[in-house]
Amino acid sequence: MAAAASRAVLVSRPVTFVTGNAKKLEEVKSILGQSIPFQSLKLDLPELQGEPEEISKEKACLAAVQVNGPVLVEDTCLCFNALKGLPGPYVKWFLQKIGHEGLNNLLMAYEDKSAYALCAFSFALGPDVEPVTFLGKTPGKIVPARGPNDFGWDPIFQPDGYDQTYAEMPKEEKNKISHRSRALDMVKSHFAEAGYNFSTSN
Ligand SMILES: O=c1[nH]c(=O)c2ncn([C@@H]3O[C@H](COP(=O)(O)OP(=O)(O)OP(=O)(O)O)[C@@H](O)[C@H]3O)c2[nH]1
Ligand SMILES: [Mg+2]
Repeated sequence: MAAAASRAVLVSRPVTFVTGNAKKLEEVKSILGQSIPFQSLKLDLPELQGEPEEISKEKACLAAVQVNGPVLVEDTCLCFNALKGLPGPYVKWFLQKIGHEGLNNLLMAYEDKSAYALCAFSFALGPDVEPVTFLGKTPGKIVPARGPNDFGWDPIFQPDGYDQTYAEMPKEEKNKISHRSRALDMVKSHFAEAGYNFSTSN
């Protein structure tokens, strides 16, 4: 405690979590609780093509310019092992165009239905500061849709070791093992190690 306090880094602005996705925000709020105070900003940032880490970093740079202060962003991927990681960061567009059934059909020709959910959080202290990225991964498999259809591809992703899809699981259960909570665990550790002390008002 004393060690962390002695190297506290005072930051005069609050952290802003920037996302256009209300469901992500709901989960981030519930996972972080009071551990990292943050405010949110609904912005649909343009996204580069490329590797998840790079997409996430670039989102953080764009967000930091918009906010002109410390920002947290994330990019989420759903990666099929038989397709060498695709659709990956492009799952949003696949989901919009071909839906849960189409995503299942992509794997029709393959016996391997294994997949992983990947979350890449990036944090930047401000514009012109290189973002740091934290990856959280949950392995599982792609199944025909089961459960409520209120968040993305949750109904077709069944995490390893569970009989339920993400959508069928109680929210608290998903939040214990999800790609998002694993990445946020690393964000929390990073904040604790850096000793950040963010102002909670502008
Ligand atoms: O079933 C799900 N369980 C999840 O835990 C989850 N997290 C994200 N998603 C969906 O996967 C795509 C990621 O794209 P994405 O990271 O670019 O997000 P986004 O564009 O919606 O928001 P943002 O980029 O403004 O933050 C979008 O279709 C999201 O709805 C999820 N679906
Ligand atoms: Mg997006």
